[in-house]
Amino acid sequence: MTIPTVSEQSATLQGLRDRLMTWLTTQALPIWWETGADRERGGFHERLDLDGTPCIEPRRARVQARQVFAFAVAGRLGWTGPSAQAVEHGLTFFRGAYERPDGTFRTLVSAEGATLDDSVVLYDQAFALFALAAASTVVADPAPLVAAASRLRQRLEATLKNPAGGFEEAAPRKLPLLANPHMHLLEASLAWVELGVGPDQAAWNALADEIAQLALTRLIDPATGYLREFFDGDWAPVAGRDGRIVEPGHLFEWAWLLVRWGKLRGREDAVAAARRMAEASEATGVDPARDAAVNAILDDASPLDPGARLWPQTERIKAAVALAGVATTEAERSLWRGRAVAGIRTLFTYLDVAVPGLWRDKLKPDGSFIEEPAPASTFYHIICAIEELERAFANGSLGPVATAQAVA
Ligand SMILES: O=P(O)(O)OC[C@H]1O[C@@H](O)[C@@H](O)[C@@H](O)[C@@H]1O
Repeated sequence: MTIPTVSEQSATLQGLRDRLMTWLTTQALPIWWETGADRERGGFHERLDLDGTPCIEPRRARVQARQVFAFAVAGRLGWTGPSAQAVEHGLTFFRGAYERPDGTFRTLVSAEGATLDDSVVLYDQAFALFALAAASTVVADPAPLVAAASRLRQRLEATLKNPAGGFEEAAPRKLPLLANPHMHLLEASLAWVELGVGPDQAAWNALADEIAQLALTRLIDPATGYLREFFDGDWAPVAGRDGRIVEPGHLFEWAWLLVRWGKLRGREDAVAAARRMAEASEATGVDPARDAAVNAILDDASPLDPGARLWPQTERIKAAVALAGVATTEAERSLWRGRAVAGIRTLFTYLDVAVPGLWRDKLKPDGSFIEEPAPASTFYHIICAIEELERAFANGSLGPVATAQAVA
């Protein structure tokens, strides 16, 4: 096998980026707006059947929030369709159907917007904060969104704060504590920090710092570099198999976030932890036969769930792009660039469906896909990976190392 030169590898990546952008702007965004948005009832459909027909079914808060984010990004990426209208459309349904009197967001409503599950799930609050940040860059008057996010964060801090760091799942306490919602809370806090608007900047910065510290000191296993999923009330991994579960997609997703946070704070230790985590995921969480990041392994790298959902593939791309950007040698950058290429090629296999713009979500161990409707929840992952690629091309962080340093 010949090793590609830097310019060949960059050209390959650029070609894949262009294909992704074309797919996004001419196929995905049009169908997820024209058919994926529910003009009759408001909001967005949970899933589109692979023939393009919407599924009328209960709707999760996280999906509405994610679609608001996706259409806000669409505008930033230069989609000429009605991105601002789509954001308003989603936000109206999201706030109208899910926002509770105390400023938190309920978890599930019917297609018509009637409450089906009024409970407050930490994961959904993270996505509410995230959607409010994204929408505030689009709407004419962001002040009410800034205020809603501030109120929600304060409510979480007042009711769910864990003295050992991070948040409880519920009050009264419900164990185990989960790493996953904290990952999305870090993502949401970073979104507010990067926006730099509103009177709460100190609070958003503090929240991002607290969660990054929690990850570095408690969630990551110092022996392996893996990040675990399930914890007791003091952030020790739960006993038994659940305490040993590792999700390769989450390793990549945390790595991407820790690079962002580490760059912001000048914390080389966070970047090093991210690199180690993503390396571990590449080495033990990617099935070489399918070149796909699998759903779950155990902390001795043995397989647990060898299926491969779509989203771990986008997280692999995001981690690779982020780590290429902080590489200090050409060899290291080239390694991560190559992994980004591999991740995008695998992603395209999920996008290869009869109705362009839709996707398959679950790759089976035998290399075939489960035939099922395309979940809207996945769009946020894909568009986020595309935006990360776009940013990296724009700031030169995927180019030759020397050039990138000269630019910095
Ligand atoms: O399972 P859906 O709703 O498609 O979400 C996809 C996935 O998103 C990721 O960011 C993680 O939070 C996963 O735990 C989650 O499963």
